[in-house]
Amino acid sequence: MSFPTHVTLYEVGPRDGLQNEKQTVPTEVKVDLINRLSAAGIPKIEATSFVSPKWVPQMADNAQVMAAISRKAGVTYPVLTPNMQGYEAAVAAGATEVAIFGAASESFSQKNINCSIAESLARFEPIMDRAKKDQIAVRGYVSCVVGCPYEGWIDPAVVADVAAKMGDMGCYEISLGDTIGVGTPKDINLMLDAVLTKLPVAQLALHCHDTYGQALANIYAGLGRGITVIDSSVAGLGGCPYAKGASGNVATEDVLYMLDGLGIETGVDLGKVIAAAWAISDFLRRPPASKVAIARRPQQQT
Ligand SMILES: CC(C)(COP(=O)([O-])OP(=O)([O-])OC[C@H]1O[C@@H](n2cnc3c(N)ncnc32)[C@H](O)[C@@H]1OP(=O)([O-])[O-])[C@@H](O)C(=O)NCCC(=O)NCCSC(=O)C[C@@](C)(O)CC(=O)[O-]
Repeated sequence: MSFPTHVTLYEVGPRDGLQNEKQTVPTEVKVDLINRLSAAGIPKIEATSFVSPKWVPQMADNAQVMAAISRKAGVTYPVLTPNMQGYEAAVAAGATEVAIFGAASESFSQKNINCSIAESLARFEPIMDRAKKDQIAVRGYVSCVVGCPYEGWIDPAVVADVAAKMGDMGCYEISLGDTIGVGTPKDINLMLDAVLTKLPVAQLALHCHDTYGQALANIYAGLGRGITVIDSSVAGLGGCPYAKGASGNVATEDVLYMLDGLGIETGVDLGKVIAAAWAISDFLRRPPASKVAIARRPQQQT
């Protein structure tokens, strides 16, 4: 199997990770986390989401987070935008990249964004038009690319269809989300077989939750198919509020350890990511959900 020489880590901890926390995480704690991650060399950090605060209260301080982060040159801070209202608020808050998020499952789409897959794609169209005029880059997420918490296994052909529609709309990248982490490398390969008939591998990212401990194996499979963008969450934070029982994304430090070991360059400092993982975990009063952070707890927090 041949692997890419460089991988871009797309950090989702401050958004995907923290959106599901029961306790309120103060804005300054989120900002400190984001600044630590940028200092570690992570080039893309999903900072927050501009969604309804009634649906996801933890992200209600989105504009304050965007205003307070220290923007590091070369780092992008994308945010989630489900509709025009979110898009306009995100751009007003200084976002230069946004992400629209759809699903390959009708039930998940309804639970997550209160509309069907077709309605969601129609809702994204005006965002794409405006973003083009504003020169704002748009990423697209497809959730439930292997399994759905409400519908079970998902047909790879449906995943490919939704991904292709988002690609045709103008999303520069499509992140394929195993939202509930049920996939094994075989499932990921079958799903990629379908998606790669419609989109080039350079336009794809993998977004693996680690509910069944399969995320690293799935990412390894994706790397073998030529995927060069991997989503991950520092300390393995998170879970989706509309996917009960789903655990966090694969931990950034676990992915990074594997990539370092494979000789794949990322430009990210593992020690600094581990320190960031412990800082947020200490705040949350629980250990990181990451093997690497546990194995390498720094002696002193910085
Ligand atoms: C999409 C909506 C808004 C539809 O929700 P809705 O209730 O159908 O929206 P609506 O247009 O009827 O508006 C209802 C109210 O919400 C407000 N509203 C409407 N839009 C916004 C906005 N953007 N920002 C702030 N407020 C908003 C709007 O102003 C109004 O306020 P009211 O008049 O009642 O006071 C809602 O369902 C929602 O916010 N959903 C977001 C759910 C979410 O964030 N889920 C987690 C992220 S997805 C994920 O984690 C998966 C991913 C991406 O990581 C990949 C993977 O793992 O699979």
